[in-house]
Amino acid sequence: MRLDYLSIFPGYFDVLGISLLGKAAVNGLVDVYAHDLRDWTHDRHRTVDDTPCGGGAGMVMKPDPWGEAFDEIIGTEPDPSVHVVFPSPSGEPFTQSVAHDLSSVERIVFCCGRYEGIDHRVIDYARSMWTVHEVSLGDYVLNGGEVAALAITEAVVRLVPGFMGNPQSLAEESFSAGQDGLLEYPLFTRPVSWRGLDVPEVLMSGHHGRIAKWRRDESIRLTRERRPDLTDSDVSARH
Ligand SMILES: N#Cc1c(-c2ccc3ccn(Cc4ccccn4)c3c2)n[nH]c1N
Repeated sequence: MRLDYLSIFPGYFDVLGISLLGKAAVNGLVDVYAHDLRDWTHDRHRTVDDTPCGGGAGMVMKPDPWGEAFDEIIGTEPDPSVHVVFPSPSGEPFTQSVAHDLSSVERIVFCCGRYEGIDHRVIDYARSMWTVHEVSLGDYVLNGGEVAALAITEAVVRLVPGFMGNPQSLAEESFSAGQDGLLEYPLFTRPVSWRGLDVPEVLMSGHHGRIAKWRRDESIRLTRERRPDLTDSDVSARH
């Protein structure tokens, strides 16, 4: 998998050389390339923004640098196998399902906007050429797309076959398909007693059926308490 990042702050992506992602890069599972959008400007100030047409606050990212960067980094021929991700507060929700879909893709280009956003024609052009995902991390406002791109990267790459040492751990996580859309149950490890707090006895019983039931019940309880939006009537009935 090749990952490209276009940003006026390419240094954000130096962190991708650390930890598991660094190991994946070493193992050849992912190749990471960060690009400074300003390298495709031609004025003395390396300008990437301008005032919004129609007025309004803030600045908008000019289309020209993006187009020239696309030409050099991706190419000038349409190729739907290239997935271009635009993090945006007005994007579709980024979910585990989207992460799973992207984990089987060979090439992802992250376009990290700043200011009030990117000239919409850049997204329209990208849609005419590649497979585009305009996605939002959640209902809060960041200052740009870089942090979102890092979060999306981690969610996607950890699902790439061969990346996680123990793929079974993926199957038991919150939001993974195997959990019926339920939140993960509480986790415990040794010591059994810690500052007057004990591991639930059932988890030390060695009775796998009771342990499985306790975990399921806890997942249902937590999901109903914290994320009623994840429990539809059918799921509730089953639980
Ligand atoms: N994903 C995601 C995001 C973003 C996000 C993503 C890209 C950009 C490019 C510029 N800004 C600043 C900005 C502020 C105000 C209105 C528009 N834009 C971004 C914010 N905010 N919250 C999320 N869940």
